[in-house]
Amino acid sequence: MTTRRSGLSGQPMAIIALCMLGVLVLLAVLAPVLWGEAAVKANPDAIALPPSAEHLLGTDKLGRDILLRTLVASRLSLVMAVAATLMGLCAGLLLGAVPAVLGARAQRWFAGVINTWLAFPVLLVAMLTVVLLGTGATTAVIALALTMTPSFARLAQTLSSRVGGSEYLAAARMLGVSRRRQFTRYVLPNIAEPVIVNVTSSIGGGLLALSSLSFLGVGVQPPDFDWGRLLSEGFGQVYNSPVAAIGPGVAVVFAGLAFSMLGESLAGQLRNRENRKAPAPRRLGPAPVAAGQAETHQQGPAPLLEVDGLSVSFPGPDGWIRPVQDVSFSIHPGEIVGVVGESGSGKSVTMMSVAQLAPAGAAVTARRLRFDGDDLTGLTQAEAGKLLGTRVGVVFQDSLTALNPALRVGTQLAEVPRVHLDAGRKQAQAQAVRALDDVRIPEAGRRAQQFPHEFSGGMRQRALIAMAQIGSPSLIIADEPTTALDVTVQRRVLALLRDKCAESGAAAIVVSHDVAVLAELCGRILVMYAGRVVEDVDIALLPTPERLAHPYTRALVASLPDLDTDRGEPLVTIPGEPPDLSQPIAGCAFAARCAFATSRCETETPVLALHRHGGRVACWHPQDDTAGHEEGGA
Ligand SMILES: Nc1ncnc2c1ncn2[C@@H]1O[C@H](COP(=O)(O)OP(=O)(O)OP(=O)(O)O)[C@@H](O)[C@H]1O
Repeated sequence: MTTRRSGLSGQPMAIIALCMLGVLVLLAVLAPVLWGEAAVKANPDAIALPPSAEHLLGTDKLGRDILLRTLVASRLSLVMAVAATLMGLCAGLLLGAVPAVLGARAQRWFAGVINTWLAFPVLLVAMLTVVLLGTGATTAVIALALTMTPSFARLAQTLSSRVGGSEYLAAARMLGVSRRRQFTRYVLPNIAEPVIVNVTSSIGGGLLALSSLSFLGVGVQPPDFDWGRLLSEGFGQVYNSPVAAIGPGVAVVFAGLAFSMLGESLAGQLRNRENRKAPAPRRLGPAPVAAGQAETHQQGPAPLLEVDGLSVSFPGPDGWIRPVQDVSFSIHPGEIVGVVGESGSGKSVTMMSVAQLAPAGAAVTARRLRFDGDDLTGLTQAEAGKLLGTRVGVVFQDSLTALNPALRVGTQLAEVPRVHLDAGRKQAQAQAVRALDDVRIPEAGRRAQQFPHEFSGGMRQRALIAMAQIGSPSLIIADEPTTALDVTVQRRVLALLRDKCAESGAAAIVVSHDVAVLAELCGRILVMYAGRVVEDVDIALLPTPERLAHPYTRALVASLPDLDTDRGEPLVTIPGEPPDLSQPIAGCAFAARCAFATSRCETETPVLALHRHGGRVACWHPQDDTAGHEEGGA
């Protein structure tokens, strides 16, 4: 708000518009009080007089001063325009923005309503309203509101679809924030600015439309009068006193200009904002499901998280794109597991699907998905998300988009105790400050009152860890929690995550494309390639690459520079490109880039199987002990 005001104060057009609006508001407040009586009282001695020093715009057929009537009419004209715009805005927000928190089906349904409404010509809607409700000021306001509703709805729909797909709204859903709060605290504040710009310009347009309705005789009816009504009366005496129509005409143009100029100035402030669009959903056949049967679990303590045969598909132009296929793994209480792989290998989509935060449009299937004794298979994302509640905490990759820019950091953290622990406002706020203090944010009390943009990247990331921790989850999913940070801050954030897990006994899954990051943090890593887990291996084996089994894991580790790397030599890279996931892949997806591939690799997909190094490998030719694996493995 402050930024906008200081920005506007530097724009001459905005200053002029604000002055003009100030004059209009003063007139609307004072004119009816000062001249209300004179403007309506007939004066038989001054009928239809031309302009004079006493009556600057002359008088009407009943001897009333036209200038005074024009000034007094400013209240009704402005109130009607503002009322109609606000009614249209409220209806538009209900239709366009509320569905953002209701889910994909509601969004589609409401989009249909808006499209149909937009297809009706504005004039037809206005006339229909007048026919149904009769003429009058109220009818004119309702008619105008009805014509404004679909355009507000379309604007709100476009803007809120961005917020609907944001990580901070996903995080709020995850925390169980009610839909009403999601709407009022997450959607509305983030679409407010462009909506306000539109509302401002619409009031100007509304004034013109209402004046036209009154001018045509279907708006304000005598003895009431607005500028349109006065314009119509002025036209009646245009041959005797042409000035009679000029006063109200100038008033309409003056007010319309003031609102339009203000709207234009506000729009100028927002013009550089990024404008992304959500892709349109498509209809396809059923999503692909991983074949096979659920693995019965091995002996030992029960895992906290059990994932078997997880597949995620997205609708693409030529059918389903399958970025995650038949992924199986389990995590035990207190364990920290890393997930590594090249960009696009499906790490984030896999883990977000486990957290029930798969992107909109994703079809998620699994043979088994169990968390802490609860079976999530077959539940909808909303049902499973509810079941997980605060038991899973998520640290998102981009701390700037994962935090609501319109809310203070402390308020966002306080949502969890407020929603899940029924804590009062003060108690929740105190808990939020403690959580920030816990992740070593200095002056936590003061910082809790700040907005995300006032935090440094490292502090925001720590605030996200505090947010993921505040509900005491038994599993934390961290999606590239340190990618955007420099090496020193990165180390501190990772150490913090490790300490927090050790303190609380929580397990963690940490997604990264950097094996070195994971080596510092995890006990085990899952290596992903083209949407599949190709190796599940103890981190202790990383320093001895000859004990790693999958050629891809070896290549990944070999591509890591260390202190012994010859700086004169180019860094080792993995030749070739990952496959196109929108096309079916026959055999091993890594075969085209693998030096050990045989004809079998090109036709048969290797199965992830227990391996002699204590982990699991999906490869027909594991490199640590080829013969041993080929006999007993897959
Ligand atoms: N909403 C979506 N719609 C369609 N495809 C998607 C969507 N989200 C992700 N994908 C696709 O899924 C694949 C895997 O994406 P994912 O983000 O999981 O990769 P990643 O391994 O985490 O990569 P990075 O390290 O770059 O984050 C990518 O090819 C991506 O294009």
